[in-house]
Amino acid sequence: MNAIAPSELIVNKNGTIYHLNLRPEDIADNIIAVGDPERVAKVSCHFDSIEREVHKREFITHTGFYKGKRITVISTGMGTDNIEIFMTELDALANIDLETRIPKSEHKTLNIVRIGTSGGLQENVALDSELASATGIGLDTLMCFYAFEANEQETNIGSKLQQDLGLPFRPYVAAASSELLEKIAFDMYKGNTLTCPGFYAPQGRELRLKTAIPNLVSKYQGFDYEGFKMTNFEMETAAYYAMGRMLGHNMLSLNAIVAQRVQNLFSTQAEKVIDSLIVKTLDRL
Ligand SMILES: O=P(O)(O)O[C@H]1O[C@H](CO)[C@@H](O)[C@H]1O
Ligand SMILES: O=c1cc[nH]c(=O)[nH]1
Repeated sequence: MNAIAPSELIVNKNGTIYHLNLRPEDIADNIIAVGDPERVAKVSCHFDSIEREVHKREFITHTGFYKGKRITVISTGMGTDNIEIFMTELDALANIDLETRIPKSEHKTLNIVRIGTSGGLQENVALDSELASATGIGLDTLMCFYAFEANEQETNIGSKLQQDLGLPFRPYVAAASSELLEKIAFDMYKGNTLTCPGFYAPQGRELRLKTAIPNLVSKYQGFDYEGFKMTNFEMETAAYYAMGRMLGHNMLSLNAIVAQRVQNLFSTQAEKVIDSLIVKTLDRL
């Protein structure tokens, strides 16, 4: 196998990977991903010890031990474009020899759990509740650029959503790791999470600008493909699930429901719900 060119696999002078600024030994096999850089310390404050702290752009990493388990927490910032970089570079740290620039013969599977905030779309997705994404539906175009393979049900869901919204591309659909769902989210509500390419118009919010698709939130709420409905929306889950499937990692996205789009409410205690998800994940991972 040929070595991957320096323009494709970019290794910094100190041996770290380009954006994450990490060496292979800096990451654990169990990873918690958070959007907000300030949320990293809210996870690592529970660690018994921290062995490594690294910072570049929005990617802040703390690796340490929690009750004898080695865990890494990394912030990603917002949006699926960041998740593409995050997943690709994390996988490179685990599965490519950065010195020879050749993929390793043995594949390492990482467990990656996102803990983030989200908006509830249905009456039964209560404000300040915890929701585990069984499925992610991507309204962004990231998978138009990958040879992503979907099964028949996933393709049909994407096609129906494309039709309902009148989009020029087919949304993609991918599932969580059933192993992580059972291990970490066994007592949480399971939902289908819509990943939007923005917080305002793609989530039907109008401040001064009007949205191009009328009644967008109602369209999301009323979407039904043979009983498959959408429960909540945010900005990263589908990209995690699709990248995880292609790269061979176990993925789970956990959501604190901080906005409710049936009652039009926004949470005043988001941090409490996030902290509950953090402690459950640390104990169960
Ligand atoms: O709380 P985080 O993890 O950032 O997740 C959600 O919050 C951000 C928008 O406010 C988006 O990133 C969305 O996915
Ligand atoms: O409504 C919401 C709340 C959190 N994050 C989102 O992306 N949307």
